[in-house]
Amino acid sequence: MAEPSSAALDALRAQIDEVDQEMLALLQRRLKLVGEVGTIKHREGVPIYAPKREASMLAKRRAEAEAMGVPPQLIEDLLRRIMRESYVSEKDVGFKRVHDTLGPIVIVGGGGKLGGLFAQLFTLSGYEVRVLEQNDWDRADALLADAGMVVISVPIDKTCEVIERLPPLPEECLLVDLTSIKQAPLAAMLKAHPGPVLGLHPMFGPDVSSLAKQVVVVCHGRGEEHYQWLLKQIAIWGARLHEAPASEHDQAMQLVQAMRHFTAFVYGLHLKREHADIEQLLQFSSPIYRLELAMVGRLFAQSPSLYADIIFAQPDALARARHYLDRYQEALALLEAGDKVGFEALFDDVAQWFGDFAQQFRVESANMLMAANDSRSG
Ligand SMILES: O=C(O)C(=O)C[C@]1(C(=O)O)C=C[C@@H](O)C=C1
Repeated sequence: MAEPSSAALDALRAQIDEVDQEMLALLQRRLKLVGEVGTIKHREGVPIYAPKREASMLAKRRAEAEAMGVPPQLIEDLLRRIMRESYVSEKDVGFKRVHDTLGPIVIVGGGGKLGGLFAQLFTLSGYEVRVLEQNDWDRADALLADAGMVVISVPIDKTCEVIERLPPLPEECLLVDLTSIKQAPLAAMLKAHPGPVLGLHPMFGPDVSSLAKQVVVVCHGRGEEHYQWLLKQIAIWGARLHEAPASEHDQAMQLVQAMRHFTAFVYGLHLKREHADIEQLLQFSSPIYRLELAMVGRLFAQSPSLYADIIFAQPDALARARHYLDRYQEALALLEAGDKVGFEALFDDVAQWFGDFAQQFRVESANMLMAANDSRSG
């Protein structure tokens, strides 16, 4: 059905078109300036993400917007979206190479998605990158002979095996892994190589458009002075580094990864067994349920072995999953008993425990829901 229109509406819409075109021209001008910033950052080795500059710029624009009667959140939303574009354009210019004399970087598993992303970032930073894949082991000695750094980026259950399989590396060579558990790979690397060793866990998937604002967990191994350059390089790519002991990291991952993915898996399984009609759920879904479906559904668009690997890699996650079942049963018992008062008391107890975070998450999720709604059409 055609949308209603009138001469008065058409006249105003024509003016709106003009304003939007002016905005386009301004965006074009801004993107060009950002391109120039990218060139300077590339030359001088300045990180693509500048949080202090962003915060002061956003504060000024918000104040100016308020004075002009424009909602401050509007300009903040627009600028944040525009800056996402800046990160990509600055990334494509390339990055300063921090370590001038490093030998070739060999990425074991560099043909995979995450390994490929790191291969791209190192290449954009001017390093020579070689990939060692499953079928290349007969050439491993030649590929690794003059390596300045070896990066292990293979499935979790293969990581230790691959580390043990490495031929002796040059003494000064830095050995790094990108696995999402840290204790076992770090121990295996320290055992296999007497030189510098570092454990990293990029807390993002390979589909990110840039590393701006992404977190990389750093678990120190050996010879910190030999890998400071790498930490600086990653910061130039825009990521935030979070240092933690491997044990603390693995403990946190039981909830952040293993339990998160496991509960999403069970919910997906439940939908299937209940013969849920996804089309129909989408028609009826509230914004938050849409987000829930997206969160669960995206799991099943990816490889089963990736998730099995993450969930099964941590034996302690089993205990967590059992505890979860206990809590489900505890809450279910209240439901079965029709004990609304008991339910509310328990709810309150958890709310107290969340404290100020509950409000913070409410605000954060409201923004996400608005963004999710904006991206809908039809
Ligand atoms: O000012 C910079 O350093 C930029 O790179 C430009 C810009 C922007 O688009 O305004 C982009 C990224 C930074 O985090 C801050 C600001």
